[in-house]
Amino acid sequence: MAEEVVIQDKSILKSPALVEYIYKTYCYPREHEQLKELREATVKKYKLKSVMGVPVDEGQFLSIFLKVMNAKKTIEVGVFTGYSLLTTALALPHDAKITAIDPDREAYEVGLPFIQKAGVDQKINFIESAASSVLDNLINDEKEVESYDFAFVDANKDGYIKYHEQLVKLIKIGGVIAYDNTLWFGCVALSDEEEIIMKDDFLKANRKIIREVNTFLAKDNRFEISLVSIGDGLTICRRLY
Ligand SMILES: C[S@@+](CC[C@H](N)C(=O)[O-])C[C@H]1O[C@@H](n2cnc3c(N)ncnc32)[C@H](O)[C@@H]1O
Repeated sequence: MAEEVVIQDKSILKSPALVEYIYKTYCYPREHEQLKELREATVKKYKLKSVMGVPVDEGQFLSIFLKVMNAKKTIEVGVFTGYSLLTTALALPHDAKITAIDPDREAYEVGLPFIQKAGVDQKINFIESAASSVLDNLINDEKEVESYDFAFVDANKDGYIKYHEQLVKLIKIGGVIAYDNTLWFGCVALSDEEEIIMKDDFLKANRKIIREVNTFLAKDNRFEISLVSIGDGLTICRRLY
């Protein structure tokens, strides 16, 4: 019998010492004070579930990326307590607009005081809802179509393919849709035998879904694509036409 597969850490860097080295050398010393406070409040309230927030190295990557592309109008699908949302709000100019969608207002309100303290809450329009209907409403509003520079998708994995087809209509040509967790704790590369003995049903179910998402995205010629091996895997799709 094969050994049991235990997956504990979201980071695809398989040495915890390496992760710690990166965080301690580059990330924590440069983390914005309110991001640090938001991260700590999230761990305090959500314990293990706090792993849902994007890690600090990925946040810093997103921040540079948004600045380099001069993003001004963005969508965030899946907010939780707002680590990636605050990262985005800090990176964008003062007149930027972020539409942030999540059915869980309670989690958003855990992070909101830190967003307010950072002075960037005026950039955010939080919509308490599942994403699909909100995206449909935006698509039906002529001035929203093809008007967004960037979308960050970090929500229910079984919605990614649908969100992709909706977001294609909202993102400008040259704009970017980024999908989080596309390496799914490294599970995407497990053998079938290893998959059979995985204990965690959630990991197992989403492994299959994320593999389908990756196959789907990889074939989409409307986009130039790069899967960045940071955090739990970030697939960046730049719209070509
Ligand atoms: C991984 S967390 C997002 C983490 C966030 N990006 C951060 O950095 O803290 C996933 C979020 O997706 C939200 N979610 C689940 N189903 C959703 C849906 N149908 N539409 C939008 N958000 C959804 C959950 O409520 C949860 O807050």
